Amino acid sequence: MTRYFWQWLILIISAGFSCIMLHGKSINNEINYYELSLELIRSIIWLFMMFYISYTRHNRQIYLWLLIGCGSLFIGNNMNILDELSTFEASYYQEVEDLLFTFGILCAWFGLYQLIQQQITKNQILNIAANTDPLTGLLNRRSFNQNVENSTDNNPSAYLILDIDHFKQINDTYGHAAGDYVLTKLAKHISKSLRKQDRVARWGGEEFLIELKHCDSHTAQLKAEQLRTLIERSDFHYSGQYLSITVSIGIATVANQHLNRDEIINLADKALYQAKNGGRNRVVLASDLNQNE
Ligand SMILES: Nc1nc2c(ncn2[C@@H]2O[C@H](COP(=O)(O)OP(=O)(O)OP(=O)(O)O)[C@@H](O)[C@H]2O)c(=O)[nH]1
Repeated sequence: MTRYFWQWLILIISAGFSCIMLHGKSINNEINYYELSLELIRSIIWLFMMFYISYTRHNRQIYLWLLIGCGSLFIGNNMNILDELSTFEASYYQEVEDLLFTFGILCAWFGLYQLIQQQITKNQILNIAANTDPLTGLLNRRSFNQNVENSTDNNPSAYLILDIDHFKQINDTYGHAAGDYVLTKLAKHISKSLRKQDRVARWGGEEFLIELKHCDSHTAQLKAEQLRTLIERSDFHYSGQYLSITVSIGIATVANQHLNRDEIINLADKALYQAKNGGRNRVVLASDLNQNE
C-alpha cells in the first residue's frame, strides 16, 4: 500500500470530485456521456500506466520521468473531465490542460527514451557475457561454433588446437591466480599474432582453438611453429617468480580432407595428443599423423 500511496490518493480524490460533479450536473441533464466515457477510459489508462511503472521500476531517474509524465497526463485528463462536469466556467482551464498534456508527453517520451537506451545497454552487456570467455575475453566455444555456422566463407581453413604444457603444475606450485595470469597473457599473445580474418576461442580449461582462414597445411605449420617459439621465449613473471611456459599444438587443415568441421577439429585434437606424447613443446600436423598410422 505504501508503495502506491500517491497513486491511490490521486485516484480517490479524483473519483470523489467526479461523483460530486456528476451528481450536480446529472440533475440538469447537461452531460455528454460519450465524451465523458472516453475521457474516463483515458484517465484509467494513465492511472494504470502509473501503477505499472511503480511496479516495474528499474532505475530511479527513469521511474521519475515516466511517473511525472503519466501523472501530468492523468491530471490534465481529469481536468478535462471536471471541465465537462463542473457548473462554473473558468477560462484558464483549457490553457492549464494543454500545458499539462504537453509537459506530460515530453516527460513520458524522455523516460521512454532512457528506458530503451538502458535496455539496449543491458542487451549488449548480456550479449558480450554470453559470447566471450570472462577470463581471457576471447570467444567462447558456443559463439565460435555459432560464428562458423553463420559463415558463408567456403575457402579452406586450418585449425590449430593449442594446449599449455603441465599447466596443472603451475596451478599447484604458484596458485590458481598465477594460472589465470598465464591464460590471460597467452590469450593476448595469440590474439596479437593472428591476422584480422583469423579467429581464436578458449576451447577448454587450458586449451585454445585457432582458425586460420585461407591457409594451407605448410603455412599453418609455419604459423604454429612461430607461435610456439614466441610463447617459449616470452616472459611470464608472476609475483616476482619466473614461470616457464611452453605449449603443444595440433593442426588439421581442410585441404584434401572430405570431412566436416567437427571431424577436422577432432583430427587436430588427435595431432595435439601426439604432440603431448612426443614430449610436449612441439607442433604436429594431422597429415603427419596419417602417415605414421
Ligand atoms: N588457473 C586456472 N586453471 C584452470 C582453469 N581451467 C582449467 N584449469 C586447470 O588446468 C589444469 C589442466 O590440467 P591437465 O588437464 O592435467 O593438463 P596439464 O597439467 O596441462 O598437462 P598436459 O596437458 O598433459 O601437459 C587443471 O589443473 C585445471 O584445474 C582456469 O580457468 N584457471
